[in-house]
Amino acid sequence: MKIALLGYGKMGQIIEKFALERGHEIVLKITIDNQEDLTRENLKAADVAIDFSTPDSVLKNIDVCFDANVPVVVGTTGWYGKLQEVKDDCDKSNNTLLYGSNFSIGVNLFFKLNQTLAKLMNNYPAYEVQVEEIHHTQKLDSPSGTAITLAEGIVENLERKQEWLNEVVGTDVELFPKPEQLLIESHRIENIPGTHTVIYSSEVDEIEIKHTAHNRAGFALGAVVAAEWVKDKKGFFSITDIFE
Ligand SMILES: NC(=O)C1=CN([C@@H]2O[C@H](COP(=O)(O)OP(=O)(O)OC[C@H]3O[C@@H](n4cnc5c(N)ncnc54)[C@H](OP(=O)(O)O)[C@@H]3O)[C@@H](O)[C@H]2O)C=CC1
Ligand SMILES: O=C(O)C1=N[C@H](C(=O)O)C[C@H](O)C1
Repeated sequence: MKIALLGYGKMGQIIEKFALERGHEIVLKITIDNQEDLTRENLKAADVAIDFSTPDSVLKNIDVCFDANVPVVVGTTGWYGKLQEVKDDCDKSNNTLLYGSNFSIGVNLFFKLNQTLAKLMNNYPAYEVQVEEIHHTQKLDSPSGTAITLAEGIVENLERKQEWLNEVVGTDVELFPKPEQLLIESHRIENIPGTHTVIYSSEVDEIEIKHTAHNRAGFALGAVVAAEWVKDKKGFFSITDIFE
């Protein structure tokens, strides 16, 4: 498979390593310095594009992929508010996009566990729920895409929560969520690849489910497997479609 890497930072470089190990070829690498090379013509050399770039560049990158009719796997986070618009564009233009807020197997199991636990908790109103995420200090977006997926999983399954809101710990803004609002707390600490915790707390006890990434390998391998899976398909997909 011929792959275009849109974004060649911490993730792009590990994705390259896994892609080469699995017998694929990298035909294009785009960073901030050569972004003008991301053209419809250059993309045509690729069977699939994998975007791990930035919240500011991802939408433009997706547009060029759609223009070239090249399937694109998107791991970049920080553009959640535009997801529905992009899905509509993808369907209208008969293109292919697979989005995952997190490509690791462990987190995708964790997503399922989170939904099941949220459903169970409908019978136990004494428990208040909160999501916490910890990431390295270079991370550009808050809350993390994974934390948003967890929060959406709770809002969809736990009747007493209607929406989520985000507090970045260490800034001056302190939030006081209403009972129907789910708090996502974001922490930024040097060198943390990604830790997510869902906490149910009552006056008498606490239940925590937690996923800790030890490194970025799980995300990167998952992205390559997703590219292999989606390459010959049409439409808008999510990482959960692969696990189902
Ligand atoms: N879904 C998942 O499983 C995971 C998602 N992520 C997400 O992936 C994204 C990238 O993460 P990470 O690799 O750690 O970030 P990095 O900052 O290490 O890398 C970002 C890359 O994007 C490049 N870039 C900047 N502007 C553009 C542009 N206009 N076009 C193309 N590339 C551009 C940067 O170029 P330059 O090097 O020149 O600055 C850099 O190579 C983030 O949104 C992060 O949240 C991360 C891990 C897992
Ligand atoms: O920026 C990161 O590093 C990560 N981003 C993703 C997210 O926003 O959830 C996935 C992972 O947690 C690492």
